[in-house]
Amino acid sequence: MHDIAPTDSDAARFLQIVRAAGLNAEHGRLACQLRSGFLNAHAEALVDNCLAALAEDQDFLSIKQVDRGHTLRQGWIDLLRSFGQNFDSPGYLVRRLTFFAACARAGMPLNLLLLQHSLIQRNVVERIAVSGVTTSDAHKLTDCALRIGALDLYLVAEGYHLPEIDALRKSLQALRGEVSHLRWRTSVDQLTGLVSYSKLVEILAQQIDLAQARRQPLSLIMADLDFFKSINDTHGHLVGDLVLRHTAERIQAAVRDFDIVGRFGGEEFTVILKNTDIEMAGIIGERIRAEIAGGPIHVKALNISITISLGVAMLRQDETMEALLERADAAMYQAKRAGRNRVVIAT
Ligand SMILES: Nc1nc2c(ncn2[C@@H]2O[C@H](COP(=O)(O)OP(=O)(O)OP(=O)(O)O)[C@@H](O)[C@H]2O)c(=O)[nH]1
Repeated sequence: MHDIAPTDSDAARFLQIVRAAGLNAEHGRLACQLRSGFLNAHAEALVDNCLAALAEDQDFLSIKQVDRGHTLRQGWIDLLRSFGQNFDSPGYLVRRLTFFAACARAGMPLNLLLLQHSLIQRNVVERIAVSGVTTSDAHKLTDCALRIGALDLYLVAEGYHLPEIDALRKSLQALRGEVSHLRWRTSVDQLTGLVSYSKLVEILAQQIDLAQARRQPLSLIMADLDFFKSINDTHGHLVGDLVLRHTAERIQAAVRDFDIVGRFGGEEFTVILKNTDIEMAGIIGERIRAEIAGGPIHVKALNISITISLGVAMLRQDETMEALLERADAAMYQAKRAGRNRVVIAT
């Protein structure tokens, strides 16, 4: 069952509906007369007549089987017995809305519910006419029955929308989950758990803007494993993957908490160093180099020694991201050419 808990704005909206139906305190008194004079005594018979009239309907038969008729019958009787009772309170509207939403969920066709609503109303109006009250009172009671009945019609329509709203809400939730999962997948490198290439570029662009706006230094390290191909060739691609994972861990261990480490692609890694000048960036680059070269990586039963070449560059005034990346990359290739396992500071 849908949990219909009214908020303050629901309560205000309900009151607006009551006003729109032209209902006032006088109708409260008339509704009381309707209940004590007609509905309380005849609610069961009215509902049973409706259920009998519906008995031939195939759709309704299937509902009756599920519902065994009891919940629906009793809910409907309660609805008639409380007709117009405190109609200006949110509780009144919520109870009726809950019942109509339950009818919708049980598969009760809307047209059948509306038809029965009209038949009950007709029956009530007929009973008022033969009740012996004065013509003026009969007119007032009829007017009241029709207005409060109109309120029910409004709530039927709303109640029949609730399951759709629920379904929409659920699919929206599922969609949000998928989006955040996708966002996570695209921002995290699945092999190493480091920041992915696309996210890295996004972060770097943001950090460059910030550094330029705040006039703070920003440095970048490009690091590429040396002769990584030979590890793949010698031990296979799976071992190569594990070496990449260990390398990522070692780089993470060598940098500060606020440095951003990403996998640029293949066996190439990037570190974004916020608020860091070139001297400090060089020191961190050297720490990474030493951490990787410090001892063999244990993969399966193997001890694999590996080194890394690094290029370090500090953002120049008004430099673009592409230019900064190019300078760091060029410095890294210079380290390769100079014999690998070293740090070169970009000029
Ligand atoms: N196992 C594994 N290998 C990868 C991955 N991405 C790229 N590679 C391999 O990394 C190797 C890179 O080789 P090269 O570009 O020749 O460079 P290198 O052997 O490291 O030599 P230098 O960079 O010149 O020191 C290639 O064999 C790629 O197939 C990956 O995700 N997993």
